[in-house]
Amino acid sequence: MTTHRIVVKIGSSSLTSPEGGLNRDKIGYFVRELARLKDKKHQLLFVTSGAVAAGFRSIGYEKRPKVLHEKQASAAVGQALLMQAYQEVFSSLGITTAQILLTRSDFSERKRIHNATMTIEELLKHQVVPIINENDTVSVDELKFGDNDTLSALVANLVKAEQLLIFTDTDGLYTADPRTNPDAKRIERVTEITEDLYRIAGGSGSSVGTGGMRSKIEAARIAMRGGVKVFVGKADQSGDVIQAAEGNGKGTYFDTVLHTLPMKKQWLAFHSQPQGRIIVDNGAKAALLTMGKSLLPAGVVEVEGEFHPGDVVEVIGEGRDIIGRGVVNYAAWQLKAAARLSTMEVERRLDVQRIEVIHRDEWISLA
Ligand SMILES: Nc1ncnc2c1ncn2[C@@H]1O[C@H](COP(=O)(O)OP(=O)(O)O)[C@@H](O)[C@H]1O
Ligand SMILES: N[C@@H](CCC(=O)OP(=O)(O)O)C(=O)O
Repeated sequence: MTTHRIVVKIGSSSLTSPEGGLNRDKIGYFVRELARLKDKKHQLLFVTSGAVAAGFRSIGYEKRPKVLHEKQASAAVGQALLMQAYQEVFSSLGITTAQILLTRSDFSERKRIHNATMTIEELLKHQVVPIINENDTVSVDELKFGDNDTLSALVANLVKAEQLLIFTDTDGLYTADPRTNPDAKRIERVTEITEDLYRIAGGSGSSVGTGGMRSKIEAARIAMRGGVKVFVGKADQSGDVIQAAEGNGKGTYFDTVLHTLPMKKQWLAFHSQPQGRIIVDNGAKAALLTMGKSLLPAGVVEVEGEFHPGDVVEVIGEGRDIIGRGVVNYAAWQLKAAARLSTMEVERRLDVQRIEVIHRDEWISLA
């Protein structure tokens, strides 16, 4: 077996008790499983939830709090407990661990995320297992990952992992929430994330988890776009984690034929804030999606929002379907005047720096 870089994410529901507090047996089980994965010479990054669930009882809350500062206080207590528990078991197996806490805004700042990446690379070089969680204390409500599924997908893209394994309390994605629909059937393999998948995936079924299957589908979408294969499922028997990495896990596999994305394109796809929308015709859509071409004014049908050259805009089809994002070379008012015009006409009538509305190098397909 060749060496792979693998990101493993474990949810609160798999690590803690429903009434709060860490479940030491489960922690011990997962750490031993991860150590076996590492024994196979895989490079391992571990994204763990469970800080809030681990800490809330110690503070005196009876159930998992809902108010932000109560959750943050619980996480501050629980994160230390979580690390202590992991370190105890990992070090008994001769493995050194490191704590990395990230927020969503870290990903959108080039320098910060570069530093985080360099740190992670250095740790991996020294066989240290990075244990990653959201930095709950400083996360602002509207910017929070909330669940760690999205965080794990962004980390997988960042380190250009081969696989992302998301372990939860259910053995995969079902046609409906299996907790409430006993007839639901497991979906074994997914090759495309569709609206239908989001529809069948419900919220969290446990008292400690937050994202449910919906956030795992979203994580799969992000990871797949970055060329990372995903597994979502369960591990509770010896060898289950290796089985999952080798394609025989108890869960759902999400395949992708796409390639890893350079950091600039990751930023465009997942962290940029579009300032407007450009609606394009079918010819332009095909040029962008299948021919790898730049967007020219002739294919622009409509322009929405106020944007300036250098801003990021979303490009959508005439059926309002999202096609992708890119850095625009026109101001909104210029593009309104240039829409549907031939390149020659635009050059004659308008004073634009570059003829391409969006250059192919500044573009990411998201269809
Ligand atoms: N279609 C579905 N298939 C499988 N599980 C689903 C589905 N819809 C909702 N769920 C729920 O998602 C839960 C797992 O998510 P969550 O509680 O957030 O776990 P974690 O803490 O591991 O992230 C399951 O317990 C299940 O009840
Ligand atoms: N950062 C938070 C994650 C919250 C959470 O519940 O996430 P998850 O179990 O992945 O749905 C924590 O450690 O408690």
